[in-house]
Amino acid sequence: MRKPIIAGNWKMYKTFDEAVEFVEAVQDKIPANDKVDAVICAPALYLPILVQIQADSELAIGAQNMHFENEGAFTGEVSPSQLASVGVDYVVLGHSERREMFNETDEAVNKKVRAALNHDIVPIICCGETLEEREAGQTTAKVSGQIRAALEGFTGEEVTHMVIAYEPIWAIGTGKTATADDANETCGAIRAVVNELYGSEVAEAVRIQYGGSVKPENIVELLSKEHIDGALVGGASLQPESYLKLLEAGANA
Ligand SMILES: O=C[C@H](O)COP(=O)(O)O
Repeated sequence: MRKPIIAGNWKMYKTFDEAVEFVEAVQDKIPANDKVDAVICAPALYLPILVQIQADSELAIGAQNMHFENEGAFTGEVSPSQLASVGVDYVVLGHSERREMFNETDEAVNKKVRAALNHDIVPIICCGETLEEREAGQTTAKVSGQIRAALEGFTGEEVTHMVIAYEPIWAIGTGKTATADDANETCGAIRAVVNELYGSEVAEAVRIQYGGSVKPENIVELLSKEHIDGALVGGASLQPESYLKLLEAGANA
């Protein structure tokens, strides 16, 4: 039984005061972390203060991106060692918005995964297909290729410390969710890739989230599926009430 992981990805939303208010509102209500891993991936600017505020709670704080180098002349970037130095536990890597709008390549994602593990930051590695790719029957080929590229050069033991997030691009922020069976099928295809590369023990251990218009109303069914071990949630992670409902579903899955 894999422990569910529910990660909120706030994207570029919330002012500083709103971010602090959110964490103060949820921090005493997070289910025990032997039941569910609760993560909020916040804008980089707020990470140090959010890490400090939630220090005594079960909530973990994550970043939404990072560079793969530890330091250098990379104006505007945040490095893995900088994230580690403020106590960040997770980082979202290869989100489709970064791949599409900021030219993030499979090669860069692979380097970022290595950098995250070097700093004991858990990478949440995103993959997913466009609507055109889905309609052309290329979903499995697309996500398998992204995952093979992201995992290149890692050992099975290292892979067990990673989280994979399957997010069909056409379901992100659109209100359209993949059916639970379709999402499960693709998460199963990702697990099959891990099985082929590393064997059944690693494939059974690695956690695979679904993301794309996940809400309190649909998360229970998604989490009931064999290969879905959690959710990467945008819009529904912005309000404390709805985020806490998602965590409750995770704790009871
Ligand atoms: O990282 C989160 C995903 O992009 C999903 O966003 P959404 O829940 O707003 O569809």
